[in-house]
Amino acid sequence: MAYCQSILKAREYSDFTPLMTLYLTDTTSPNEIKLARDSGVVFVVKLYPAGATTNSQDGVTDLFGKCLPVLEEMVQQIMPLLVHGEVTIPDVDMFDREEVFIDTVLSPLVQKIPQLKVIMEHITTMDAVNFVESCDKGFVAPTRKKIFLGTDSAPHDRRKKECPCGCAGIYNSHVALSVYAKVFEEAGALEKLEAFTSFNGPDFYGLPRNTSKIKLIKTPWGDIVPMFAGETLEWLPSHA
Ligand SMILES: NC(=O)N[C@@H](CC(=O)O)C(=O)O
Repeated sequence: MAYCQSILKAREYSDFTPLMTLYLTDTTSPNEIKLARDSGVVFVVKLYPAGATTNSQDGVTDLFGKCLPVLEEMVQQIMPLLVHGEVTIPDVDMFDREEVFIDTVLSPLVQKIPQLKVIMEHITTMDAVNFVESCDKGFVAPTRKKIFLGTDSAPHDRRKKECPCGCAGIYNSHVALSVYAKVFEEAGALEKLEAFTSFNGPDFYGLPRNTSKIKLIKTPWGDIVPMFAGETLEWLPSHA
């Protein structure tokens, strides 16, 4: 709730509403889910397999062994589960980790608790697309409408990106819409961009669609270099 307040205080140019996320751990209790719902600010729960990505060290080690009562409570409280879909088994090649996660965790999950609303974040493989499309329950919306925009935007230090086990997210918020438009245009599917960007997400979550609008104009732009790009800074601002 404090984090939500600090976001609300910091937002300067927009009236967006932050939908807060609860970080699921092995020790999250069903009662915590109730408290989260009662807080009025927490809207979803995020599942990180422990160690899979940035700041996931406190994530879940055994979803079915440790979290089933919590997942059942989430159904009661109508709280969706956001999923970082990747196993952390060292022997599994990094390009197969999403597929193995689907087979060993996600598929059993939607069978065990079909009423749970699940969002598979930043899907990367055709296996994930096929899986999402094959789900009637959990992923409630009908085919095509259940795939929607999520940028996975994350500003990582260059040394954490360009290394043998680089952080995954890329810093893309400022160009995300332009890049999506380019990709949709190249696929001959520009008419689907608006639903992907603005309708499918809120419809899936059961939230009202935004009424404010953005217009995309086809004109070259973007020759921007942020100040001190590529250089090392000497002072690190942090919360006092
Ligand atoms: N693909 C990812 O692993 N994304 C990260 C964000 C990040 O890279 O920090 C996430 O939290 O989902």
